[in-house]
Amino acid sequence: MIRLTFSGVTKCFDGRTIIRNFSAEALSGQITAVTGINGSGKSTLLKLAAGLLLPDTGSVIVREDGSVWRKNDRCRRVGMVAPDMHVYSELTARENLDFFLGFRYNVPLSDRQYDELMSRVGLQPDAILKKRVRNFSTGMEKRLHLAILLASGADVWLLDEPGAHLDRAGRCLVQREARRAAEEGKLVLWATNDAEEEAEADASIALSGR
Ligand SMILES: Nc1ncnc2c1ncn2[C@@H]1O[C@H](COP(=O)(O)OP(=O)(O)OP(=O)(O)O)[C@@H](O)[C@H]1O
Repeated sequence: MIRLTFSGVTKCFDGRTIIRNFSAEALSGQITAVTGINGSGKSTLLKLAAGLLLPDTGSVIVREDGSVWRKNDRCRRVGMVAPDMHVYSELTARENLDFFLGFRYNVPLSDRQYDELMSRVGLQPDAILKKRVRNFSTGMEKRLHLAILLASGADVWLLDEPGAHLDRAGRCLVQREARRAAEEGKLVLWATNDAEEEAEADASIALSGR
């Protein structure tokens, strides 16, 4: 069991308090929605969970069967899809995958793994083989972000509005993959403003936005 715990977390930017004395928990095997109005700090909370931001006070801790994850566990085992995630536009999808996954595994995907992965996220492997990402639509790029997360094998998924810019089929795909990840025992934290996505979650964390 993986348990992500925010205890008394406060986060300020430029003297402005975005998150104040906030405590909450998310568990593996579940999709936990992070909700709140625009600017309430949903993306900030996910970055705190990833260790990309540090709280000003309080703590953000991941425990697995009682043991606390160290920094390198967080780097290795946390994956994120976020609007400010960038892939390299001069590279193809496969070159991006090899680049990002190289940090984790140092082994490129086989042709079969690549084809399966692209099909799984709804990208035609042959059609995009030589295409640089700068020629992808925004939705195609979002699907590539999801592919990188899937291939990373991360045990904690931080999804920051992953359905944005995706068509209906794409949003269903994200929901399906998030559910599958939760069923496989991963911890899924999902920031959303969408009522349908919220309803798909097993639990929710609400930010008050002050
Ligand atoms: N690195 C930063 N430096 C300064 N201010 C920041 C930074 N990151 C976030 N903020 C501010 O913190 C507040 C919360 O932003 P955040 O993106 O976490 O909210 P959100 O709930 O995800 O918003 P939305 O629903 O619009 O995506 C905003 O006012 C934003 O401008």
